[in-house]
Amino acid sequence: QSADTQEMVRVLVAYHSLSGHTEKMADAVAQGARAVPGTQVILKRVGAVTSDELFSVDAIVLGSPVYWSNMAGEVKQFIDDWQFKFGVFPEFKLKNKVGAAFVTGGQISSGKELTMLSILAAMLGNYMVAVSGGGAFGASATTEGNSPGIDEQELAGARELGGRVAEVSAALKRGIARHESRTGVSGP
Ligand SMILES: Cc1cc2nc3c(=O)[nH]c(=O)nc-3n(C[C@H](O)[C@H](O)[C@H](O)COP(=O)(O)O)c2cc1C
Repeated sequence: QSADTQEMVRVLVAYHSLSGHTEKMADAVAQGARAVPGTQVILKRVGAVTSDELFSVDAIVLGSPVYWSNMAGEVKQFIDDWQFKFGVFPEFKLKNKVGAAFVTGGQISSGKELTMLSILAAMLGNYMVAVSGGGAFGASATTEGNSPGIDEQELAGARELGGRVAEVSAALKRGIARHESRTGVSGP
């Protein structure tokens, strides 16, 4: 790896989407992250993420449609696969990666915040560093009823989340590198 590549911050934006709304938000999160200089983005459906990708990135931003006030089964499967397929435990292999969430839901008050918190809870359980942006718990959009589709304000929230994830990841990466060179101990 060149020095340049080592300096780059790598952000994985992984999502599930059946009718395209969450995918649109994922594109905007990726766009926001790419706008921060020195950031590389991997944008993928949850089922397509490889072990190399999961472990090489500095941040994981996870997006889901709200299904019955919680995340879609595909997203939960991906999180469970952190252990079943990728074996993160007992070493806590995702420790100190930045984590964030975004969601879309049909109705205004029908589980979006709960879903983001469920995703963040799984990240915290993996000793990841949870960040918000584009909203108190992450970026979200209402897609049905009198607010169909994704509007510009919702896309702006998604871009804001992507940007914040990239910036916090860069700061954390630099801080951890300094800590390791000072103490010889890996990670805090
Ligand atoms: C099985 C199922 C359950 C759903 N449950 C909720 C719900 O509890 N709350 C909500 O706001 N929307 C709910 N929705 C609506 C979706 O969250 C919404 O249409 C979402 O934007 C779809 O995302 P996608 O286009 O990325 O597939 C549900 C949809 C399905 C198919």
